Amino acid sequence: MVDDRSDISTGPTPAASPRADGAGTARPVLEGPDIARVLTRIAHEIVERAKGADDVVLLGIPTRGVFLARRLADKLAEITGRAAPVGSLDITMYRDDLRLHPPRALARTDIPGDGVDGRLVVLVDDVLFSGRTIRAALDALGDIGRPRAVQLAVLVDRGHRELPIRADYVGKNLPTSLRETVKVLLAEEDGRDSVLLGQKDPGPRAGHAADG
Ligand SMILES: O=P(O)(O)OC[C@H]1O[C@H](OP(=O)(O)OP(=O)(O)O)[C@H](O)[C@@H]1O
Ligand SMILES: O=c1cc[nH]c(=O)[nH]1
Repeated sequence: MVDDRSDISTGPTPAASPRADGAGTARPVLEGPDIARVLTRIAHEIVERAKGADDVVLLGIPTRGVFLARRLADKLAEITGRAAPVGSLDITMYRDDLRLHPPRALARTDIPGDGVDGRLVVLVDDVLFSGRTIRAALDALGDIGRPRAVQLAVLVDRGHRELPIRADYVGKNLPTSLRETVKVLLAEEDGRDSVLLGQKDPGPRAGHAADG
């Protein structure tokens, strides 16, 4: 099920102000309480669809998907009273644009002790855009084990898919133009929670496949 609700109230849009983190011209579309609320909703949706979430394993995609997966695991534990295994899945070596970009540092793959065989794996990421990161994640997962099913939870779906991939759980559908950027900030990595919609720097790069 694609959740196409984009009814998160973000309140009045504060005026853009210059920021050291480069988010100066961006405007927030979700703030901390909104993010907490949508994660709570997604956790309830996972429990409902998985009929209790007994065999759920959450795997976050670095960077920020890992923090979101941990937050979802905490919320699942609050709802079900059981700890959900949570880990991370690095997709760097599975990207289809490795030859087009300078090498990226590898991130951590950390699979919970009981593995993924026969489990319901919920991949977690912050932004869904072209879908190439998730394609790579499915390849990476295939080298680790054979889940009984794989689902996808994302905080923001900004559209512009280049592959037949969709999310099962969506925090916010955010229609965007290709001239825009979506930046997710999370307290664990960035010191605060926010989703910022900004304008792409005008530059020589064309297309968007290389952005993912
Ligand atoms: O659907 P796609 O076009 O693949 O884009 C989505 C991906 O892009 C961003 O990751 P990025 O590669 O920028 O790495 P980061 O998470 O470390 O910032 C984002 O976190 C998603 O993982
Ligand atoms: O705008 C974008 C595109 C891909 N990934 C992001 O995190 N933001």
